[in-house]
Amino acid sequence: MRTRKAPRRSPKAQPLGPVQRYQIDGLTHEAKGVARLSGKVTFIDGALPGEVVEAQVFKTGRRFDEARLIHVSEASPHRVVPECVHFAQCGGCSFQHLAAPQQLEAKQQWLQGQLRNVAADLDLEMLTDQPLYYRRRARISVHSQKGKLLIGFRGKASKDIIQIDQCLVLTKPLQAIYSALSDKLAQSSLASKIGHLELLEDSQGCSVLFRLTASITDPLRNEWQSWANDLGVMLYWQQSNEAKAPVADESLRRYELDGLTFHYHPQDFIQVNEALNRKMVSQAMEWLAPHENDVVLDLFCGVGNFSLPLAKRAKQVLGIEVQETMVEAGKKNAQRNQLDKVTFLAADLTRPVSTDLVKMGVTKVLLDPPRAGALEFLDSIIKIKPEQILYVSCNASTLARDAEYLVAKGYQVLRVSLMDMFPQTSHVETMMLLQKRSKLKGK
Ligand SMILES: C[S@@+](CC[C@H](N)C(=O)[O-])C[C@H]1O[C@@H](n2cnc3c(N)ncnc32)[C@H](O)[C@@H]1O
Ligand code: SF4
Repeated sequence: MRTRKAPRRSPKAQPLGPVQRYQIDGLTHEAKGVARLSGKVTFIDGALPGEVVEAQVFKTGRRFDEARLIHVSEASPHRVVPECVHFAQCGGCSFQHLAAPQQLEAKQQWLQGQLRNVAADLDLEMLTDQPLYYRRRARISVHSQKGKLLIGFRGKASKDIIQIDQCLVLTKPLQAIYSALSDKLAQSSLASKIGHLELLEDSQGCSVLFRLTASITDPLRNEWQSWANDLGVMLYWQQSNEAKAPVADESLRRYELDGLTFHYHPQDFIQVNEALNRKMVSQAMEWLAPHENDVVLDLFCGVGNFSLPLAKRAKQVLGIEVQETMVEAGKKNAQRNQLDKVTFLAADLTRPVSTDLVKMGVTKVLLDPPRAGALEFLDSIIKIKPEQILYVSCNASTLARDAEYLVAKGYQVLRVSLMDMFPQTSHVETMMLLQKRSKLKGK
């Protein structure tokens, strides 16, 4: 029996050969330069197309090698100095060494490649906003050992925590909180009692959620509460045995969109880029164009980010989401916004749902699944024969797979948009509009 060696993952892996010269002729979607030496592909993190670099192989495999960049001998005209001083070590961003237009071009080419079987003839539309200061939510790792505190993000291709002093993709208010928080934690025994913390900014201002790994005394909690009061920050505490921090209704978070207010628990999913989310929801309403005769399904609906705007326009909307607490939040959000045409259902969309969706007379479906996509639910969608499907995706590979399935079952891709929800990173968000083919032919 043939056995496969486990890949060597450590970034600190020893070099496996001499420093060599490479001509870079491609770029992966994870921002690795692609070179070919004696016919074998080598990936070099940090190298850009058109460059000549010196690099040293640290991982070798049957199909490709990976090399560490040592020196850029001939730089690309699109190479820029990264704005963030932590870029070389931090795993949060991959593209800060490439000028913004070329970052977008690289993402565009990659997305086009992924969607070549379903949308080869279509021009990609683009939805963009500012390249920095966009993250309204972040999880920060904290590690304290023998009096030494590390606070920051995981490293590039490693699980090590990299000490971060300032993160430029966070919104400016969150950067200020992060800085004050780092100073305070460095002086506090709380650091040894938390595994991580979460920063959040929305219409209510900034908040910090501490995920405790041990119990803390009342005086320590009070000390942090007064720190938070001074800064106008809301604090949440999650014990290690709690799935979610207990939060009273009046302490729920809120964000505004399309003239609506969305309440949510600080650990519920929300889109991290507020400006892009506004543009994305607005584009979804424009593309799907729900009107007074439409019955719309919003699958993987969260707390109603799309369901509520849909309910302002359509005859009826049903939002489906696996997390019951978010379904409850969706229902309350509908009431608070006086929207009576929307209902919510808790269901796992990896299986058919118990409600008879065919009987509802659904005309349009919006779906926004997690990275795994929605393959298991596609037959249920096809059965209800919606005229249009609007697919919002955070993973172009599963989107391509699912779109190919829908196309084989009688849908045609009409429009695709790359939404740059996470500038500087390798992540790509996509919106795709599909139309039932018989409708296109006017049958
Ligand atoms: C990418 S988020 C989108 C949420 C929402 N559309 C929004 O814009 O805020 C995906 C959502 O799918 C939900 N989800 C994950 N797996 C699911 C499943 N198997 N069935 C139903 N919902 C699921 C998650 O809880 C999450 O709220
Ligand atoms: S995630 Fe923040 S700290 Fe890390 S490289 Fe990006 S901007 Fe810098």
